[in-house]
Amino acid sequence: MGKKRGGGKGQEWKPVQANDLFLEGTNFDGLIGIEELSDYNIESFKKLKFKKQPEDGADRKRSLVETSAEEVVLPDNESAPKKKKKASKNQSGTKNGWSVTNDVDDETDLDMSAWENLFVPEPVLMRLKELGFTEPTRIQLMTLPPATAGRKDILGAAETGSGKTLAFGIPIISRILDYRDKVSKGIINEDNEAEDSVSDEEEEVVEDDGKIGCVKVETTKTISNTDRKMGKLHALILEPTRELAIQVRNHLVAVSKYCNIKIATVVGGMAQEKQERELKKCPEIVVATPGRLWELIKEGNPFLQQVDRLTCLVIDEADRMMERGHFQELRDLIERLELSKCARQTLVFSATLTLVHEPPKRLSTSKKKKKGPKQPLRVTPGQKLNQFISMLGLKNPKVIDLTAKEGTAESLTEAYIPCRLEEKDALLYIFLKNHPGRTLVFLNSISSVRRLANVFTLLKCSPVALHAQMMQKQRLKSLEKFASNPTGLLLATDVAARGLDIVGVQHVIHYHVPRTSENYVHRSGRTARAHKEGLTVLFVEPQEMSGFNRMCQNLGKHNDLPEFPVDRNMLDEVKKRVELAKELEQLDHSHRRSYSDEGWLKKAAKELDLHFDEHDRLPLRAPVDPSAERALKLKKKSLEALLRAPLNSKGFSGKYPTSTGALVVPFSSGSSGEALNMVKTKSPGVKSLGHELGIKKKRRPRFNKKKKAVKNVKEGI
Ligand SMILES: Nc1ncnc2c1ncn2[C@@H]1O[C@H](COP(=O)(O)OP(=O)(O)OP(=O)(O)O)[C@@H](O)[C@H]1O
Repeated sequence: MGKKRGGGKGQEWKPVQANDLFLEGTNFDGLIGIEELSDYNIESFKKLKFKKQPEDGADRKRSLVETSAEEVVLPDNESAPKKKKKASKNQSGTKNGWSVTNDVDDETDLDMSAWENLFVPEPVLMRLKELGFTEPTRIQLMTLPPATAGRKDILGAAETGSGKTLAFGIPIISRILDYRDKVSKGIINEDNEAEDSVSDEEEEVVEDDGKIGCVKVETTKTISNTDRKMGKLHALILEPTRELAIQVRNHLVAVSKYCNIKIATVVGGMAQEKQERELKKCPEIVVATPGRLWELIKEGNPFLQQVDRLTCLVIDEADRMMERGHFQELRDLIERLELSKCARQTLVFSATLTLVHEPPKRLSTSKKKKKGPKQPLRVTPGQKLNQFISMLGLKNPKVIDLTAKEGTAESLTEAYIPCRLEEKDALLYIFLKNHPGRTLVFLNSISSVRRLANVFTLLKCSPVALHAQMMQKQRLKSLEKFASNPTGLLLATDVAARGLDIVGVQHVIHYHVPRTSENYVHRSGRTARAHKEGLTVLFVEPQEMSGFNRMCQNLGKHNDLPEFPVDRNMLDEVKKRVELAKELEQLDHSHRRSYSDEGWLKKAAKELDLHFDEHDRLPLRAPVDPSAERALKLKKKSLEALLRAPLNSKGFSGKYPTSTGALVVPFSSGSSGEALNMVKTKSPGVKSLGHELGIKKKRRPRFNKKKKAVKNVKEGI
């Protein structure tokens, strides 16, 4: 075991004595010694400087929960590194605005020193420079050293849009390049068929004692015949939705441009044969959703049989993925991955990994529950993390929790609109017209998305829809359409809530109060990404008030959430349009139903081997009533006339003060940042709409739950 390649500049590996405990439960066949990276100098990271955090409120929102002693403490009061030149263009986007990252115009002078000592491979660094990523985000800063040099298992939690994808992506790329380097130097022998076991000094399995950053274990490396013949599957990244898997793949492709790494996606809803062809090319990384992946593994796909010897597993959006009742395939897969557990590095990420809250009332009060064995109703963040540790067989993982109790991103502005159920459509219309900008509206059911998409199409707002019952191609088309239109409107279920990185989403509207606090955090996280500002607004009707209050309490937002100032003077005028559009939608809906009934009858007739004549259909549908047809046409015409007329606040034309005191420029002339500013600068004398409607938000005493959560994590692990 000689002096050797360091883990970084000027760093050296030194032999270390390991006690039995250290190796307990592990399986290091061929272990010949252990070395530690003696000057894995975390201090040097402290010298890195970061964007100045806002003085007020920022500290309150941040928590830093760690279990290991060597963690970086980030200085709040240091200013950003002086860049010779700033990135000159939006850092990410697509040709269509979604899921690919764009280059900056001129990166030659960019100062990339903030990435030093983070073990980022040179070709990746070159690429980061081209993309204008001049400094790591906090989660990247804290994850890269232990995950790359230390090869540690990581449990990482950081706010939405904070760059978690690269926090797990760069260590994977680094690992692959390292492997290739060893193969090329003959440290790992791929070609020699006769030589199955090769002595190796690979930093394959890494542990630490809680003080030193990283320890290298020397093993006897075995390369299987399969790895040699078909190329090695290094990493598997699991995502909860197809769109997210595609996006993560594109992100990694963009950042590994100079690394020549093959990355494939395996997701449902798209041609399996095509994916099998991709797998035949032996991608080093596979990004997958659990269902299709498990299907292919079960079918015996030869390349995927390597999952038993996987070197890196990533579970993104882990809290969703591991939720009870979801993704049975993932549980089956994890059982199957048991074999690779010891040698594998596992990286687990989510913005809500440590978010805990009271369970829904129905669970705590149900009779069934009381009779059954006593279960702890509320888990602590520590217990939650422990569940991941035991389910995934993590080895002394590093916990990096940068999330605030509030859960949401720091640059997010939040507000709510108390309203009557029947007003929601009109209020949404007013919002869209007064505040043009890319807007994502979340609803709790597919049928609501369909209905609202029809109504807002009739209102000429050109919405696109996204939900799980759409064809996959259509889903991707919707996303691209939305992302390419700066005033685009996307109506979606929670299938779009997690992970999607669509550039320039200015507003996230919760048409329905989300069912869980986690969903609120993730939905809202589609805006205010990568330190950009964004606005999220909840529409709350009386029936939803208790859910809303509970959510606010869970997220510690009770005293913070302001009411969004709405111009109710417009409401009467807008209601006329919206009601007409709703009527037309209803008529259209029943029309479509009669057609689908026919479809059903046709199918039933076919099954019974009955002849179904085209003429048979006619009596099934209500005979076309010419006067009804005329009425329908008339309604359409009057809606069109209404939509052509300018819509101003009652009694005002041009600029006018609203009931809230805010100055609103009616319809389409408002600037896109205006909605956000209206919340920020809301005058203290604003009359509460909730009060007007007899809706009152419950106010609860504030108490510092954040501290409690931190304590729980520390005790729980
Ligand atoms: N170091 C960096 N500098 C600038 N931008 C970055 C950096 N790292 C990532 N980004 C950009 O930040 C955006 C958000 O990153 P990413 O999608 O990884 O966030 P996330 O933390 O996974 O969010 P979510 O929790 O919503 O899934 C992306 O557009 C990405 O290109």
